[in-house]
Amino acid sequence: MSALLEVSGVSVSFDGFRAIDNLSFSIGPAELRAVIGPNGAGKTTFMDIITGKTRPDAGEVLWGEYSRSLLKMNEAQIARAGIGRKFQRPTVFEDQSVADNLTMALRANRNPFSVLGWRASPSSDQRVTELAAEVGLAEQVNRKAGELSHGQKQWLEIGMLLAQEPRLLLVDEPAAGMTLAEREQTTTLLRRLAETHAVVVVEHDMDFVRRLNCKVTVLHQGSVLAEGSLDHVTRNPQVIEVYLGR
Ligand SMILES: Nc1ncnc2c1ncn2[C@@H]1O[C@H](COP(=O)(O)OP(=O)(O)OP(=O)(O)O)[C@@H](O)[C@H]1O
Repeated sequence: MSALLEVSGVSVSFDGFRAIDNLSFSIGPAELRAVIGPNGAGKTTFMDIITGKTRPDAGEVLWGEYSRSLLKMNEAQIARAGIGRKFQRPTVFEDQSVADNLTMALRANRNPFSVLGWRASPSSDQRVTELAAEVGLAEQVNRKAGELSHGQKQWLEIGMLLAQEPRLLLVDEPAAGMTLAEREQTTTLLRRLAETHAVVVVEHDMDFVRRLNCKVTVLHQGSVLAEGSLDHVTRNPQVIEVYLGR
């Protein structure tokens, strides 16, 4: 299967410091990938490059069947092309219901010129119900987001991301602050999403990564240090030295 996202030989320096160093990475259209690595390895900068927040000094980032260069697009164009990012801290509207949060996310997905005249329609209500069910919040649709548990807020935010119909989801440390039960449900959710989306999960929690049961990319000093199954990368002496043996 050909790649959905192909990053080749990308480098970026900040004031002479190479945060990303000749990094190559690719992911298929229905694939789950964990990205791990020590603090400062370049994980956030890597995602910033994909989403257009940071411009690399060298390399190429190609997207989709027609291998369009993401480097020629701005952040909004990249988001519209189908790349969604979820940051670690949930940013849901606490005073609004789950349904209202999802409705707002659907609305944000519309053509900016149609937003002003936008009204919730039966089809958008239907989509809100589907999205809530998809992220395990069917029973919570009428509750205020502020009343949800931390894990439920994270799922709501994933639902809001899905409202934008992304093909690639970048998810930053989803397990942080979650209970064990929430982590298990999050694993199930991410694995299910990866049946129809590309999903990149940046995560420090190795138990969580093990549960994801997917290919793992280890970053170190802005490059790929190792790639493969978790068992494969955790046996790598360099990975043990720079990351696991800390
Ligand atoms: N805008 C910037 N200006 C200068 N240096 C930066 C900038 N952004 C990142 N860096 C540096 O680049 C390196 C990679 O940072 P990055 O945040 O991508 O790592 P990370 O793997 O996400 O780390 P963590 O796990 O701690 O979040 C770090 O040394 C960081 O200090």
